Amino acid sequence: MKVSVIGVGNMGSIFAEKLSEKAEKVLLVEKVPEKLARFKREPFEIVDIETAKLSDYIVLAVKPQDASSILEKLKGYSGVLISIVAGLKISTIEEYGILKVARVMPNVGVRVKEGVLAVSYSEKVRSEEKEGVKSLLESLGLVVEIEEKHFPAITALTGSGPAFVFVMTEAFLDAALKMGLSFEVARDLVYKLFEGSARLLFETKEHPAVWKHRVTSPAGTTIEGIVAMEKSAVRGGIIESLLASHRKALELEGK
Ligand SMILES: NC(=O)C1=CN([C@@H]2O[C@H](COP(=O)(O)OP(=O)(O)OC[C@H]3O[C@@H](n4cnc5c(N)ncnc54)[C@H](O)[C@@H]3O)[C@@H](O)[C@H]2O)C=CC1
Ligand SMILES: O=C(O)[C@@H]1CCC=N1
Repeated sequence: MKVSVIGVGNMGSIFAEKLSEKAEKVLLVEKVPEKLARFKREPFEIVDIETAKLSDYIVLAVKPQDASSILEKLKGYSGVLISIVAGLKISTIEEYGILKVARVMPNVGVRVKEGVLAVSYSEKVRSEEKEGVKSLLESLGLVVEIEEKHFPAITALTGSGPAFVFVMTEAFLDAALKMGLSFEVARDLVYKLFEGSARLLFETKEHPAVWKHRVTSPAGTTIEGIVAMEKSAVRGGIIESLLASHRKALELEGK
C-alpha cells in the first residue's frame, strides 16, 4: 500500500511519521526543502504531485489558502483523498473530479497517538476503503465517524481545542511560579494533573460537576477558588472562546 502526504508541516510531518508504521511507502510532496531533511530515509520518498497521484491514499495537509492550486493538479485522482484542511468541504473537492474523499479533523494529540480524528466520507468511498482509512488513522488516535455538517463544531472543539487547554495549562504554571514553585517542579505536577483529571472523566464517563463536587469540601480550599473562578467568569470566557472559533470555522466553509 502506497500513501502520500502533501504538505509536510506541523500536521503533515506527524502524519508521515505515524503512517510509515502502516504503509510500505510514504511519498512526500513539500515546497520547502528544509522540511524534508529528516525524511531522507526509508520508507519515505520525496516526489512531485504527479507521482503522488499513483498512491492509494493521499493526505492533503496544506493550509486552506494553498489547497485549491493543489486540487487543480490532483484533478481526477482516483484513490482516496484524506483531507485535513480546515473548512474544505467534500463537495468542493468533488468539483475537481476527486470523488473518493475522507474529510478528517485531527488535533495535535496525534503526535503521541492520543489524537482525536473526526471523519466523514464522500458517497463514492467503498466500505473496504473506509476500513483502509480507519486503519491508517488509528495509528494516530481515536477515530470517530461524524456527519459532515458537524465539522465546524468539531474544528473548534477538538481541532483548535488543544490550544485552549494549553492556555489553561500555562495559567496553572503562572500561578505555580507566583506561589514560589520552580517551573521544573510545577511542570510535571501540572501536566499530570491535566492528564489524570481527563482520564478520570474518560474512564468513569461521569459529568465533571460530579467530580467537582467530590473535590469541594464545605468551607475548604477548593470552594474559595471556585468562587473566584466564577467571579472572573472563567466558564463564560471558555464558552465564548469556543464559539468564536466555531464562527470562524463556519466562515471558512462560506457559512
Ligand atoms: N495544526 C493543527 O493543529 C491542525 C491543523 N489542521 C489543518 O491542517 C492543515 C495544515 O496545518 P499545519 O500543519 O498546521 O500547517 P503548516 O503550515 O505547518 O504546514 C503546511 C505545509 O504545506 C506546505 N505547502 C504549502 N503549499 C504547498 C504546495 N503547493 N506544495 C507542497 N507543499 C506545500 C508548506 O510549506 C507547509 O510545510 C491546515 O489546513 C489546517 O487547517 C487541522 C487540525 C489541526
Ligand atoms: O487554527 C486552525 O485554523 C487549525 C484548524 C484547527 C486547528 N488548527
